[in-house]
Amino acid sequence: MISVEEALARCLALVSPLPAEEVPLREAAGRMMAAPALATRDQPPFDASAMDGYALGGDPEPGARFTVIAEAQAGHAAALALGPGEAIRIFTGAPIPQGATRVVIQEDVTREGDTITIGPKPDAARHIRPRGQDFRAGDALSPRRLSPHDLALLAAMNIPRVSVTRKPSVAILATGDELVMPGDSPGPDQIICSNAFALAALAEAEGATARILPIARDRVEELTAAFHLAAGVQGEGADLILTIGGASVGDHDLVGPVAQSLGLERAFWKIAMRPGKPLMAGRVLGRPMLGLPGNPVSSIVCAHLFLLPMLRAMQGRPDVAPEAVEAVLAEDVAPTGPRTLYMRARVAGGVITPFARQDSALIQVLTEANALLIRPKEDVARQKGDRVFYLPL
Ligand SMILES: Nc1nc2c(c(=O)[nH]1)N[C@H]1C(S)=C(S)[C@@H](COP(=O)(O)OP(=O)(O)OC[C@H]3O[C@@H](n4cnc5c(N)ncnc54)[C@H](O)[C@@H]3O)O[C@H]1N2
Ligand code: MOO
Repeated sequence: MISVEEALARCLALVSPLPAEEVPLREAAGRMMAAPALATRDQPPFDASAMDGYALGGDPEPGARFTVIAEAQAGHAAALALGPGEAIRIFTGAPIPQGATRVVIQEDVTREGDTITIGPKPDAARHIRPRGQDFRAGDALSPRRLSPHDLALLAAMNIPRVSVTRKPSVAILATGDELVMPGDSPGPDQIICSNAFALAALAEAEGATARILPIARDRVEELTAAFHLAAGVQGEGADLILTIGGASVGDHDLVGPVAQSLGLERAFWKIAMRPGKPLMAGRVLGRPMLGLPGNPVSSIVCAHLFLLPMLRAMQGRPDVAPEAVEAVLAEDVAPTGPRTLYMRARVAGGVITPFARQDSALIQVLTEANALLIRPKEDVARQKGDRVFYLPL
């Protein structure tokens, strides 16, 4: 069995960044930029007032008087330039008039008719935002996964469309005679397909689109047809095929054999981790494939460790591997065996507590977890207070 690190490297070797496409800003949130974006203008495009008040020249003494000759408001510059002894009424965001060197806020003056008098203790600040203080024309926003804040910057740069990598599409194929969809009537020997919903949501939160295919029964013909449906005809298929279940060694675990019959180039099968041992990966029907184990927690933990990094890599994102964080153990833990353990746990204030029940079928425990405590393979027992690593969920 290969290590988690080796498996991740082989998963990543199966994928490459997808081509770029242009999208309007409203569709760009969460997308990975394919190229730098260059500002088309300075921001602000002129020296601008930061306050409501009066624009004037020099550093007026308390009691100095000025004649108000014009008004400047955001969107409307003053028509006149300032002369000595003159002021221009100005509002936040308005262009600073020619000849003005500062804005005195209106709280610091008294006004009578067209005359203002500077108060006893005027604010020393100039209240001018110089042209280009935020960015200059030609300044670049380097490629990144676009946050809401990035979108504000692109908009201010007057970039209405942005080049991003295409969203990876994932076909999710749950397999097994025991499964029915939520809302259907399960027979007495059946359970509800749950994993597919978590996997679709995880993929979409990572910037992919996900399609849940009809459940495939444990029959060669049905699984074969499902693989063809996932791969699509004439390039319309998914960028990645994700199967759930049927990955282990039972007589009805047909995902491997069927993929093999369709020409699977297998990257690996079985890894030294718990949960998730029967994970498989490879290329089938011209597409990367990840074959997740059926147990709900196994499939979801494998998605965090392998699916999400693959989706990030397909979007051209630079940091694809999940990042481990350090914490302190809240209680003693036993030695481990030949597989790396990913224990469902709760972390709070830098202290991590693994749950007592670690069966990979327990979805309720998973919903209470906010971390996977990483226990390296062949590790000794660890005590309360020891430093350990975890993956945030
Ligand atoms: N003799 C051995 N038996 C098993 C081994 C082994 O090494 N030797 N490995 C075990 C481990 S570890 C895991 S994990 C499971 C995974 O097996 P499969 O990938 O073949 O999964 P299934 O047998 O199809 O299902 C396992 C379990 O999960 C339920 N399931 C499946 N799909 C879904 C779904 N979409 N939603 C909810 N639950 C699902 C299924 O009903 C089973 O209960 O194999 C062990 N066996
Ligand atoms: O490897 Mo299995 O995923 O422990 O339940």
